[in-house]
Amino acid sequence: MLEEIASASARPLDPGSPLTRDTECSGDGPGRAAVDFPVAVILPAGGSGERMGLPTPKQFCTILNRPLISYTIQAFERLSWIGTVVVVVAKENHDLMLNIVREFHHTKVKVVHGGTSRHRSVFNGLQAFSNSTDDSLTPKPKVVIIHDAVRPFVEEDLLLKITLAAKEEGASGAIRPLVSTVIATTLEGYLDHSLERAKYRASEMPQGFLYDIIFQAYQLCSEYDFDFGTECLHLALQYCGTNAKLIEGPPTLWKVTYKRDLAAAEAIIKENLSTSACVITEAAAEAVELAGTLQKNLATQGMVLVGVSSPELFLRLDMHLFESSREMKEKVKLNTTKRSFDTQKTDEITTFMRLASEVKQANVQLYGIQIDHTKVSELWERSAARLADITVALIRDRNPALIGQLLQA
Ligand SMILES: Nc1ccn([C@@H]2O[C@H](COP(=O)(O)OP(=O)(O)OP(=O)(O)O)[C@@H](O)[C@H]2O)c(=O)n1
Ligand SMILES: O=C(CO)[C@H](O)[C@H](O)COP(=O)(O)O
Repeated sequence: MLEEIASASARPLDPGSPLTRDTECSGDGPGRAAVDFPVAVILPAGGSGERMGLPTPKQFCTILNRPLISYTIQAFERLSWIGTVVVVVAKENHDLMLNIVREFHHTKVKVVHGGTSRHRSVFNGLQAFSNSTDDSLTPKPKVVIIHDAVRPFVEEDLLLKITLAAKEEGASGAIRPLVSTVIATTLEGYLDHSLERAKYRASEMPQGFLYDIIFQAYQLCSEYDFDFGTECLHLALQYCGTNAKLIEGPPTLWKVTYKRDLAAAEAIIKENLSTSACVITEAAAEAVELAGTLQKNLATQGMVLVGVSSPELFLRLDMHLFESSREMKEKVKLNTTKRSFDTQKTDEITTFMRLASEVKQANVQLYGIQIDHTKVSELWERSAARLADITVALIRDRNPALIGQLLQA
């Protein structure tokens, strides 16, 4: 008997943090209890990405059909203890940003215009908050987190540490060990001196501040600071005497700066989005058994099956499925069904391809995998293992060229 499996995976419309494997923090996770004061975020996104060398500023470059900045916003927005997310963009990108907010259903974002330097953009972001009770303005938070829009990989545990340290100490920032030694050069291009690498750290983002401290620091700082400064923590120290608490963060905090960083970001997003799947199968015994075997096989490859449901859902691969995939947050879905397609009948294949192309509009990627049903357990297990391999590859690679194709396990 020939049975066919169709699988569908939704693109990351609601990826949560593209890094996290723990979706629990997206609701009332540990942060809700620990943070009982208002926290807001400023994402400076007003740069032009000169070092990236692309016509589109890097924060708007798309990875798996979603702009980089949307991943970063989502990493904050999903946390219930985070309030407003102020996104600072160049004036000419205002409408583009509003479209992104609409398309990706961001709910906490307020868009403001940037300045000619990062510091000026951050200051504009700070001014989006107000002491006044005027409803049209966003009330100032107790703590404000500043985070580059081009650092999409930030996890709740680090954000919590940064936020709580900022509340206690006035300022806090993420650091990483230096990769290369920092040296000073002479005007003639010779070595002047080198710094002892072990004593220094790279300053990364996120950084957190008591709002009043960082706002005051920006009000007091010089034009030189505004134009050439690169360190918010320095402003808090120099103008408010606040020594930031430094917290070591993970290597994934790095800032997307060069073209190669986009490829690296895509690889991380794919890998971390593709850790779970949902099987949709008929109630028939073989189909349920197949789902069970697939579940075990995927588990050995680090993937989790999060549900088995009825083929009706598969047969209604429409906005309903699209919506249910959103509910599942960053879970990538694999839908399998025992619904038969006779490969000899081209009309069925054509129907399948047409369905795949229709649901693609709803951001569901539908692939078909055929598996020979046999009672010889050794053969069946081998096919099931191949099915798992193909499934994992389809979900991880999200290769649009394979959409609507029938593969053989
Ligand atoms: N006038 C500016 C300059 C930078 N940024 C933002 O600050 C963050 C970190 O800056 P960087 O990585 O240097 O971005 P760009 O300035 O765009 O890059 P480049 O230096 O290569 O031009 C980015 O999210 C960038 O959009 C900003 O809001 N306003
Ligand atoms: O790393 C940082 C903090 O220390 C910031 O990301 C940095 O200030 C951005 O600066 P630049 O725009 O010059 O890359």
